Amino acid sequence: MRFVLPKGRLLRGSLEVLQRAGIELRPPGERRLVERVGNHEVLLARAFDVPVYVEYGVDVGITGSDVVEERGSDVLVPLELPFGKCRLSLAMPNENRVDPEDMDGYRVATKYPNVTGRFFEKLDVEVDILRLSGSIELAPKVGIADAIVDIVETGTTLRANGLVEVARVMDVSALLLVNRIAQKTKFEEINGLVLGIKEAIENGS
Ligand SMILES: Nc1ncnc2c1ncn2[C@@H]1O[C@H](COP(=O)(O)OP(=O)(O)OP(=O)(O)O)[C@@H](O)[C@H]1O
Ligand SMILES: O=P(O)(O)OC[C@H]1O[C@H](OP(=O)(O)OP(=O)(O)O)[C@H](O)[C@@H]1O
Repeated sequence: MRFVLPKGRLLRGSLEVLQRAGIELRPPGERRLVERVGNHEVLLARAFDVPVYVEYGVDVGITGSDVVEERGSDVLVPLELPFGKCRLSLAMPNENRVDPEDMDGYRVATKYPNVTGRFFEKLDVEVDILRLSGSIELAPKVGIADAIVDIVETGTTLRANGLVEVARVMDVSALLLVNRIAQKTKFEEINGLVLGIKEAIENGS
């Protein structure tokens, strides 16, 4: 099987969960992005690109549910994995805090324009979405946005930048992704993998 794993903070949890299910993978070293391990091949990609690789042919991938929601990829998601837990939240400076329903005309900075757009559409609130790639908390601090939608784990980054959480947009967890065609052509291998991971999670092994 070919696996595409996220190369950042989700890599260690991804390797661990696969190992607990009996699949011993070794990430490529020395700047290489592909490694063959026995019958398997491991590819390393950015978390945001993992769903694209799986949709276009890599058998199995792991990334965050935030990424899958944002990219809207056509992949199967047979399992939620027990790591990468955090949330996507709407936050703003404490002194200008308002309810999301009262944010008409506000500018919201985010790395998640699609998820953010859907969140405000449901509330029937029109906001201007400013797409950034990282350090999102900077935008309200320097006055180029009124609020942000970003990942919150411990809340340290929000607090350090004078922001408060106003609403939870979604809970986030790592997910196992499977290519639709591989699910049919490699049915036994994929099912074995999904069952193996499920058992490992349930047994806490
Ligand atoms: N505290 C956290 N901050 C950010 N992402 C987290 C956190 N905890 C879990 N995650 C998950 O990890 C994913 C991001 O991983 P990582 O930080 O490696 O990617 P990234 O910031 O998109 O990387 P880069 O832009 O450097 O490639 C998120 O999409 C989310 O699913
Ligand atoms: O609630 P906390 O525990 O503080 O974690 C959340 C922060 O961590 C992530 O940033 P990261 O370090 O990945 O940098 P980035 O903002 O440039 O993506 C995320 O984007 C938040 O900024």
